[in-house]
Amino acid sequence: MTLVLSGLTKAYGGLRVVDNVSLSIPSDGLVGVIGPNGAGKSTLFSLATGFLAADSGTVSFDGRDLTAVPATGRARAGMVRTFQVPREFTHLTVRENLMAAAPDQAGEGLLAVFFRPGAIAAEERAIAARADETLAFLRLDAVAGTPAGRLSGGQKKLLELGRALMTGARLILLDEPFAGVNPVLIEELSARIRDLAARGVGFLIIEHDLRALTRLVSTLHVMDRGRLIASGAPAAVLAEPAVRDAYLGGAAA
Ligand SMILES: Nc1ncnc2c1ncn2[C@@H]1O[C@H](COP(=O)(O)OP(=O)(O)OP(=O)(O)O)[C@@H](O)[C@H]1O
Repeated sequence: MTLVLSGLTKAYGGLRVVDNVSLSIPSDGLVGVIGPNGAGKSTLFSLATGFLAADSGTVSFDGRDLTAVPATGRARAGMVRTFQVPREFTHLTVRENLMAAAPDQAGEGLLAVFFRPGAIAAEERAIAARADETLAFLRLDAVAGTPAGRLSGGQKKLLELGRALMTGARLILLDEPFAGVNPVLIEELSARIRDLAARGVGFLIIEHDLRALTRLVSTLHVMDRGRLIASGAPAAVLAEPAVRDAYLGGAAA
């Protein structure tokens, strides 16, 4: 899994909210993106995953140029994002939410319902089995039958990760996974992310909780006013004067 973003730029009304950003995912697959509010982090994720079209720049994944490929195609290629506000189906149970996240199925075409009922049943069993594995892996089994809307903030973040895993994604872009999550669940979520990274799933993570993020990632990128102003090992990056200035400027603004 390799994501390479090259020269990505997006402007609104002449203001470049993402300005010539280039980065790639190293082989251990644990990368953080930080920056003051409004720095352009979420917009960068949308450009990478195809939710927004870039004005210029390229996105390649596993050596394939995806710049012109829409979000659904990029997800099919193995790259998905989560959002700051979880987008689960609140009335469906946790298990149903996981099953609904599985990618396009043979059974979705109407003709298949008539002509290939056996194939559909087999596929549904396979998806159910994957949902159960995912529930166990994320330690969500106890709430499998609970409507997702009734989960705690932290459990919703785990479910978001689960829904991303159900797509078969090999690179997951997490937008503020620790926001509103209690410290115990932050540890739980971090441990699951580490487990997945060890199995080859890559993560690009936007997070304001610097303490939790720097314990998790090996590489940190800092954005300020659309630009990448620092990249490297977390401790070294956080010690850079430009990074300190950006945060102080952001706090004062
Ligand atoms: N559709 C839009 N039209 C105009 N401006 C936009 C639009 N979307 C985002 N922006 C602006 O782009 C800038 C970057 O926003 P973005 O949400 O990417 O920042 P962020 O770093 O993710 O911020 P936060 O940490 O607060 O989530 C902000 O100034 C925002 O107001």
